[in-house]
Amino acid sequence: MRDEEETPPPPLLSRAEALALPSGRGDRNRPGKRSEAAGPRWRHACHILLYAPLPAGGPEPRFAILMQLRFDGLFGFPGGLVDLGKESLEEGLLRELREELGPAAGEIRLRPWHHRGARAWPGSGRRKKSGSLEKWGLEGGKEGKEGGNNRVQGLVRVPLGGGLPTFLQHQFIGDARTQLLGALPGLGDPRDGDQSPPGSNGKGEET
Ligand SMILES: O=c1[nH]cnc2c1ncn2[C@@H]1O[C@H](COP(=O)(O)OP(=O)(O)O)[C@@H](O)[C@H]1O
Repeated sequence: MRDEEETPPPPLLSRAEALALPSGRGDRNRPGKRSEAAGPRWRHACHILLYAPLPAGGPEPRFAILMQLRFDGLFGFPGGLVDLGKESLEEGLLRELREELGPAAGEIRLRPWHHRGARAWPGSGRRKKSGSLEKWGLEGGKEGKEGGNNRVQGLVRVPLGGGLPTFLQHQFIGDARTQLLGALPGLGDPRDGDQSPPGSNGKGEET
């Protein structure tokens, strides 16, 4: 059984609630002081769910979500750690996306209201497990020195039709599997012109 099924995930936090968590190298109000009384210090990691229509004629639903095979063999969404001392959540996520997706990231217009929720995971860290990719094609994989990101082994279009159950048997970083499943029910057709994220009402509120 997977970790996220054994332990219920912490509740979803809004962007404001996540930003109110003490972060960085000390309590925000006492810079530099590693006070136990200040409680845990949180680092923010931002990841994005990007989805697009697939060519006509495939199984329903005709969309694919972009995920990546990570250096540790787990699947996750594009993104990474954000340094709130230097950048906003959105700036940090865009920086990570430029590293991981290359020039395509320049087309992404990220706004605070795209935020879908945050979870505070105590003591979460990298887990080293292996996954397999035999049934899935990679595209746009970036290797090391060509300006790419050697932490990302390859970008993967996850078809949401018949192949999804197979894909879900792979191993996922953090709560990426839960995030993927949670997004599916609200997945709309991007060609409808609705630019708000799946399942939101466009105002940054959960629906
Ligand atoms: O797709 C995801 N969904 C949820 N959490 C994730 C996902 N990918 C990574 N994480 C978590 O975010 C944290 C930082 O992610 P990552 O290792 O990708 O950052 P980095 O690219 O800046 O090194 C890790 O603790 C990891 O568990």
